[in-house]
Amino acid sequence: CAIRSRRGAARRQGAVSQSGKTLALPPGSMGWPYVGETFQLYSSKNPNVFFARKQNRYGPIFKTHILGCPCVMVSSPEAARFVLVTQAHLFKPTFPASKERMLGPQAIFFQQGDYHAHLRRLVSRAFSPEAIRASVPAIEAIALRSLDSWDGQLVNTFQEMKTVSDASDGLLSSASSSALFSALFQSQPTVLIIDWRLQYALNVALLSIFGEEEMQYIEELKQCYLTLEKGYNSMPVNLPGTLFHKAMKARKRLGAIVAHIISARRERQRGSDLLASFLDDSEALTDAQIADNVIGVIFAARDTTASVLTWMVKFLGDHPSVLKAVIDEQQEIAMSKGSSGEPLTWADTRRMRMTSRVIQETMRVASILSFTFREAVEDVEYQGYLIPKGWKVLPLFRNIHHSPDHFPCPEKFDPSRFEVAPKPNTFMPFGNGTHSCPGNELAKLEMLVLFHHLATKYRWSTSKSESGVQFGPFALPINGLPMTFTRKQGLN
Ligand code: HEM
Repeated sequence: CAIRSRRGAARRQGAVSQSGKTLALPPGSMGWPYVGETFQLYSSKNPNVFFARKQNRYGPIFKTHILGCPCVMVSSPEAARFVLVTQAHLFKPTFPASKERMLGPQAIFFQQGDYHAHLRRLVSRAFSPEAIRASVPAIEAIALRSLDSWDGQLVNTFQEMKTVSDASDGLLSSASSSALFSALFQSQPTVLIIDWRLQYALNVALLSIFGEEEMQYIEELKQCYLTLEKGYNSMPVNLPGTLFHKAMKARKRLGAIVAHIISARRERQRGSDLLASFLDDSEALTDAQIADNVIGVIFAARDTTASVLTWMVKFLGDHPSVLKAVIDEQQEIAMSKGSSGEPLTWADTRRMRMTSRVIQETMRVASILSFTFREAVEDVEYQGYLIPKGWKVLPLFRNIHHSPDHFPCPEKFDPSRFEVAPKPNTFMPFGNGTHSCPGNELAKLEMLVLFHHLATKYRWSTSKSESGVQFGPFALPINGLPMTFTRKQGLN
């Protein structure tokens, strides 16, 4: 017992690993007892400012302590690869329990090992280029319908919801990863966005999950999903009247709708969408596992794609010469289709090289997911440092994307830098390794299809917005980007 307590004391100073080896903790400061460096994080308003300051002071691996969670943050491509790829088994995904309950505890994000590998195979095959290439016409139809409905209107409504959980709530709550999550994602007012990008991204996600035939349930499904989302960032208090309670009710109803769709689908021929992949007899997933993963994929697909679309519109508006190059590229493709306006094909989207580079550069500069979370499942040694078991580990994607060592003049928006492939592990907008994004090809495809029609048929103007970034939880231009689309004259 005495040995254990001596070892415990030494471990708190960061000197001895569980195996008894003497190792130092990474450099950095742990701040005040319990509150750690939470106030420094909050006073910087934008977590990226805090991360950059720390990196400048301590280098690419440093320790800190936020809301009861000791953390190691890493900002070099090598360290991110170590955590996410080569030693991924030593770092498990970590989410607050309330978020797991809301999305569904059997969803892919929260898993490791065999069950994760199984789900991943099913999701990846439904979103592989071979599987999604046939959906170009259906995605195009969604894009055209959306653009038609936005014509001439101010189509963006960012509604600010009350910040239900703020810094002090977090501080007073438990010393848990839930508090850490809140601190990093909820420090700004939570933003509920009901706008064109979200509608488009949601409709494409539903198409890729259910195909084109389940439309009779889709409206109710969307409503329940929106209620779920409103409660996602709320305080996890399950009492009647709270957002959390409403969200949990909506989650239950969503499960029932998905169960209904599953039983109808089991009766008849299956398609090539995600649901078909999950329902494959040989895969033996339960209805509850399928429902958790369907809801999880909607969650993963919607706000991410919508945020990137928002930044793309902003950066193109700010860089007229890049916008012109995109319009020229898309017009050339439109002209090659002849006057009959044949539908777009997968091959057309492969010719959109300039637009693809704009997407890449948008994802680099905006880095809408600035970091991800893991937790060390045992003591880990990295470059002579100890990462103790139970500590949170945050690979900082944005710091890597904004390093002048990998991207000269990193703050400059310059799509031409992607004419040459980036150095390995320096560009990770879709993550890296075991949990990297299986929807990345679909996300890029839907952005290309939308921009084809936007660039060739529409003009858009954005009303003045302040410069700056807000997190809700993904990085967005502050106050949103209210826009008006107008069809170019002479086009029908
Ligand atoms: C531009 C849009 C998108 C971005 C930037 C993005 C980014 C990411 C990132 C960074 C991760 C890894 C998170 C981590 O390692 O902790 C991830 C995971 C995931 N993404 Fe995406 N994503 C996008 C769109 C989509 C779409 C359209 C889908 C599905 C249709 C999707 C489905 C998923 C799923 C299921 C995971 C979890 C994978 C796992 O845990 O194994 N994402 N995404």
